[in-house]
Amino acid sequence: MTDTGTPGPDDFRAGFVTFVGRPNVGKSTLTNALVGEKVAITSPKPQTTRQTIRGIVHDPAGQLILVDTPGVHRPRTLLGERLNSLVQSTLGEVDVIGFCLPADEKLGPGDRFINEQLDQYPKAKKVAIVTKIDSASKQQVGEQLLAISELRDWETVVPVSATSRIQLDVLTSELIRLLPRSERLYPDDQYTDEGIESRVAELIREAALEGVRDELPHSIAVTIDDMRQREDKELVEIYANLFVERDSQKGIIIGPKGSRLGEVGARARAEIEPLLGSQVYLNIRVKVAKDWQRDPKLLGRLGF
Ligand SMILES: Nc1nc2c(ncn2[C@@H]2O[C@H](COP(=O)(O)OP(=O)(O)OP(=O)(O)O)[C@@H](O)[C@H]2O)c(=O)[nH]1
Repeated sequence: MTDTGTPGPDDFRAGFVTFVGRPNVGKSTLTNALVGEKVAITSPKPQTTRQTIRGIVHDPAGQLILVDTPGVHRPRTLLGERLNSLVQSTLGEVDVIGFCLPADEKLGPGDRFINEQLDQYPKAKKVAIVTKIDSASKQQVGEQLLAISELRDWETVVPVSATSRIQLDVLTSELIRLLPRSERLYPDDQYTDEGIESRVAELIREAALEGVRDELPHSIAVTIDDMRQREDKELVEIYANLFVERDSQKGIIIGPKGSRLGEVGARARAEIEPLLGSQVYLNIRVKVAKDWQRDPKLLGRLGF
């Protein structure tokens, strides 16, 4: 069978892209929309470093590896410093930086600050992505495009909506066009590179933060003690630790008579079961590790 529609090996492109932008501009939603629902983990492997690959987009023209850049935090704690240096090293290595700016908010000082930071990464090609165009008028989008084009000389500016799936294919092909010629960097059936345990830990952490994000932004961490397949039935048993910094935070997580922790477990299970393709028994133990963010040894154990 000859397949003429697919580019030959010489045309194929592959590389790393990261999305930056203020909190809440839609980076995560865009990542998920581009990668699709198929977060299939095909080859669980032990995690040695903190993985930052969020997803892989497979296209006949190339392979787009989306790398996560954790939010830029004021480095008041050791964790903050490490996250910041992670941001620096991620941005220094990617092929393309996609700067996300929402269509429904005017450019602000936060956007200008991030834009100036991008000068430090001359190697990366810079693309502006106008997000959430479904929630702005045509005129607003037009004005935003104009304001953004004055920030710098972008490789391209692409308006999208992740939730209404507008222009996602255009964004994918524009990003691939800017990647270096390369062979596939990952097998076609792989959509994420995170170790399965770290992915599960992250889902538990997200479930625990839901609704209380403002009260406990970076004060919680999750580790997996054990994860095993029961031999007598289709069930994976997961034993997790959830670390908080103070007793008061423990109370928030657990809730009256354990009610909130029960909800956290149920929410996390609903995400983990499709990921593992199996029913899950989830045991979460909430522990107080005072000032874990400042303790280098503990940070290491928690995987930072
Ligand atoms: N209308 C609309 N809302 C969107 C779109 N993309 C994201 N949102 C919403 O914007 C909010 C923030 O989206 P996230 O994807 O969490 O934003 P983020 O930039 O990853 O945020 P941080 O993790 O805080 O950096 C959520 O409530 C999303 O549902 C979009 O295309 N259209």
